[in-house]
Amino acid sequence: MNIEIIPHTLVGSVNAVASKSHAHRLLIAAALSKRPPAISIGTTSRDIEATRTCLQQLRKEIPVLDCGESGSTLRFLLPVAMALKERAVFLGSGRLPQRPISPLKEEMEAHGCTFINKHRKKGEAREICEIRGRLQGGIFTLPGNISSQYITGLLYALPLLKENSRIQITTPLESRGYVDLTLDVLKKFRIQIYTAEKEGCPTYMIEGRQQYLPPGDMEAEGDWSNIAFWVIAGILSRDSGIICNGIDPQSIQGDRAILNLARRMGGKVTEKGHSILVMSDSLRSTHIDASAIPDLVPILAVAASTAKGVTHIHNAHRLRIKESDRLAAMYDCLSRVGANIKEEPGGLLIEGVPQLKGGTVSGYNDHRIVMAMTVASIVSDSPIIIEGAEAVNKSYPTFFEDFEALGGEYRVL
Ligand SMILES: O=C(O)C1=C[C@@H](OP(=O)(O)O)[C@@H](O)[C@H](O)C1
Ligand SMILES: C=C(OP(=O)(O)O)C(=O)O
Repeated sequence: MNIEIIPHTLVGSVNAVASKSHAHRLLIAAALSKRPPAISIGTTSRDIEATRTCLQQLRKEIPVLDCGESGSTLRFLLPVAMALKERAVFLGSGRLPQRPISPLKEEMEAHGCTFINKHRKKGEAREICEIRGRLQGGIFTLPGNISSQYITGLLYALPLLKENSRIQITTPLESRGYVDLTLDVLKKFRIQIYTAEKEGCPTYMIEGRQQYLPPGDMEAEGDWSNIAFWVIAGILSRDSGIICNGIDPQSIQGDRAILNLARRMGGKVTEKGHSILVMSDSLRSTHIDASAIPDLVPILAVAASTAKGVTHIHNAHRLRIKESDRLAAMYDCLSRVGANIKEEPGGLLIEGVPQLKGGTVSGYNDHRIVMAMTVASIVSDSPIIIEGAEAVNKSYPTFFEDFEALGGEYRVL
């Protein structure tokens, strides 16, 4: 679906959708419980549904887990499936079969699993791997600078094994907020993990033979990663203001960092309970270390494109291994609509211009690129055409409904 976004400032209020990171974690923990609690997820998305369907497959003798385009589903369930089964097949589509799993694969191979890569096409999906052999506990070593999702997967799987285990992170841990979210959910399900830390590299100690014991029925939190698009829409809309409801300022989600970043860029942010009001007079540049907040980079790059001064986004190498190469994608999209942007190996350098010019961009089959470029229309003097806007379904199928409710205007071409 190609769409034309007609420039408008936005105003009004919007409710946060369910956090897919939290939803994945609750669904997996519930499925591993003897008496699974009910998990309520206000609004779902393609990735959340991928996890749900894969968990149903885990009831079969040889499960076939179609992870769709969800990196989290794949990397979380690889070790979980092999803690429970002798054999499993993993499928994926879009860019997922190319996204890295080798550090996790090598550790699983060292602990009883054999990977067979056939790369066969299965309808729309492609086989990523077939795995044979039960996962065994022991010492796992992983780098901290590729994906935290490997660690989350092991933290879920290892308590189920007979043996005790340890996960040693060999380089400073990036995306740490996501591991903290995992530990928080596991604690609520009474799984005990002990953490020690040296120079930014944690070690997790995990006893085997643990049981997932749910605290009762649970609800997925509002999503800070996706509300971030409306926070920046609010600051780009200047004094109109957007109210974002249903997000917890005390949440463990690392992307709640968007509020302080918005403030640093000149945003006026008022918090009241689980609501925030966002507006601004004028925007200024800032320096952004993206190592803990990779998913915020596309929308922060949009904010920077009309902020006074030069914004440097650094420590963002891992953006190249997401649903798209997000550094190349944001460089391409923002330069096409008139931003002054340079791409670096691990970051972006953006000098604010007074206004963007509009133009046609690819959505790179990446939800966060489509949503970021939609918000960029607020500061554009001509329409922005986005190709492949349906990519929003990955995490936020109602994104364009909310955009319209805030006064946004678009036309399907
Ligand atoms: O654990 C999670 O829920 C996620 C972890 C992050 O990935 P990395 O750990 O690969 O950075 C993030 O980008 C992704 O959207 C969700
Ligand atoms: C990178 C993302 O998700 P995943 O890794 O789960 O595909 C994302 O939602 O931006």
